[in-house]
Amino acid sequence: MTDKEAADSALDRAADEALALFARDRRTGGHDDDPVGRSTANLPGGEAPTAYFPFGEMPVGSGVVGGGRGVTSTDGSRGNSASEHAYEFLFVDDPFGDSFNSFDSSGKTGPSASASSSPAPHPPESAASGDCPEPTSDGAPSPERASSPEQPRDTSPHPHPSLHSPSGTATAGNRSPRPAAAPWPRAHSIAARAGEPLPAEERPLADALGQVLAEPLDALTDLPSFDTSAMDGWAVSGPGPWRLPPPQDDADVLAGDDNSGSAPLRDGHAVRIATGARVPPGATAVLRSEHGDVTGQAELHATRRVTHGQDIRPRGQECRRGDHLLPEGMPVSPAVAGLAAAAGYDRLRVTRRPRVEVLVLGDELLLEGLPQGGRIRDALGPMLGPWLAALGAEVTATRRLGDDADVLHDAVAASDADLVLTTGGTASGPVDHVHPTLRRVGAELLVDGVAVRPGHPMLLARLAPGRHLVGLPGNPLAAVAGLLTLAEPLLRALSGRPAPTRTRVTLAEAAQGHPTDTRLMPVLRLPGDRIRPLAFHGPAMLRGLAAADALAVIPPGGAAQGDTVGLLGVPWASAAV
Ligand SMILES: Nc1nc2c(c(=O)[nH]1)N[C@H]1C(S)=C(S)[C@@H](COP(=O)(O)OP(=O)(O)OC[C@H]3O[C@@H](n4cnc5c(N)ncnc54)[C@H](O)[C@@H]3O)O[C@H]1N2
Ligand code: MOO
Repeated sequence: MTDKEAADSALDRAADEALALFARDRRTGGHDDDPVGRSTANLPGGEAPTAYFPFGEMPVGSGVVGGGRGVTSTDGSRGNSASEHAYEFLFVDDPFGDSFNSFDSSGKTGPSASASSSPAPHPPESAASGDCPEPTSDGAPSPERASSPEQPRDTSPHPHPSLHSPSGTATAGNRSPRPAAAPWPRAHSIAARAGEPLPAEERPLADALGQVLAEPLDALTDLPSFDTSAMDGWAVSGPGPWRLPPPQDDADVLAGDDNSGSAPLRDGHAVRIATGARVPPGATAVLRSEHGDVTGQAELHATRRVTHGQDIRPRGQECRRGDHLLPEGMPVSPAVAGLAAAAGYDRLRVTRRPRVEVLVLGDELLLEGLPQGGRIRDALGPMLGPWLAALGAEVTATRRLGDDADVLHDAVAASDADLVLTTGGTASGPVDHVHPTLRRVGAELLVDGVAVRPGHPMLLARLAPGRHLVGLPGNPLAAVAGLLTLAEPLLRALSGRPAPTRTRVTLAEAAQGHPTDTRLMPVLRLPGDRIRPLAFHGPAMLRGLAAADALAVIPPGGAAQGDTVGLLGVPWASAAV
């Protein structure tokens, strides 16, 4: 075997290993430390995950720089410097595991571990934020609660007693005892498993970005498709010196020239050639322009040794026609689109984007100007469309419906979206119409309330086979919590996107938790896989979120400085959205 063949074969092996790893991760859900066991133990029915893998969520450099943003952390200190923040990854989470709430860096499990190791100071803005009602009669976790975080009691003042069956799902018409709010990891997991990848479609290459390959990408051609000059210089034949054609022959070989039918370059002859040009038949090497001297007699002399095949990229070096380049399930990144184009594709077969219709509820909402007369600006309409698009959805409409039960019913009944997303109206106020509407349309509630702050009243319902509704609470940060808890994993499942790599980070300072519920808290990323909670994280606030580059999943009871917690990524931390 020649050196080149040995190198090629090593590359082939590396590629095969990468693809094998990819395939294995698809099978195991990417949890190579625990492929199916623990990660499925908390899932309904205990089914193994099938279509999730982490490859598409490799760390992504962040475009966000923390310095100079005027960010205040919960301890009142300013945001980290640009240099501290220079190297960042997209933080992602595990839609199947219960790991967010059950493990900390000390190896202890459950809220007792973090709560006992260091009481987290309560940030003043949280106390003053109008946070969701905390449990009153049993506000502090009981000893049993503290040691069994996976089965929290229902401490929620849940306003909709009628909708659940004991199994945790129900048709909206049932009248059964009040359901427990789902623990956050379970709600997240249910949403991740509620949908199947949508049917495949063919898309022009440029439109397929962000979608997922519905079939393997096989090379339609050899790459390169001809022996190619890797440098500007001369194509030479045999040992030098070489004779050059007279200038008037205009014999230069340029990229794009079709010289396949030209006479072979004879031994002892050379011709000028450009990078990317097809090497003429008979050429044995390319001599770089800086490594040759031309004498007055049109004779070319090499100034250093020329080896056979030098600076020629042989046909098929990267792949042969029919080679398996990428597996099904790979997200179409800009690099995938580039490879597909190089390999001859005009269109790609990808999983269809989920169609999402956003229904913004609330008579109090203004679309422009200053809040006035008891009315406020709609903060969710402008936020959700781009966020959903960044999650791979096609937002068909964002409609402002006010607070009218019939209008909402008609909109939900008429929608053909894969996912209807409502904002507001999930609680029990006089004009909160989401639950009654779900009853009217005969929806099946999969999640009705989640033990998470903010975002407690969020819900997930199946409207019809393959069609869902996610009800986001009206408080803006609560809506974001619902988006990340229920809509994001569902959209991921519908679009066939891989589950993100489980990532845990270390708290640079303590994070105040809820006694019994998970808390989602805007944070700043710091070097060394550390995070710092941000101030202004009350349910009605967006100030902390707007400065954040992830949300931390703080377990019930809070987390101490040095504890590890899970993170939920936000799209703007990894791309210019
Ligand atoms: N008696 C109870 N009251 C409330 C409970 C409860 O359990 N019992 N839960 C509270 C929690 S927690 C939340 S969160 C909210 C959820 O309320 P809804 O989903 O019904 O939302 P609304 O009442 O329509 O609005 C709540 C709040 O958010 C403002 N809002 C609504 N939409 C927008 C928007 N697009 N942009 C900006 N702000 C918006 C709205 O004006 C309200 O201030 O319920 C608690 N109540
Ligand atoms: O106010 Mo509530 O905490 O669910 O967002």
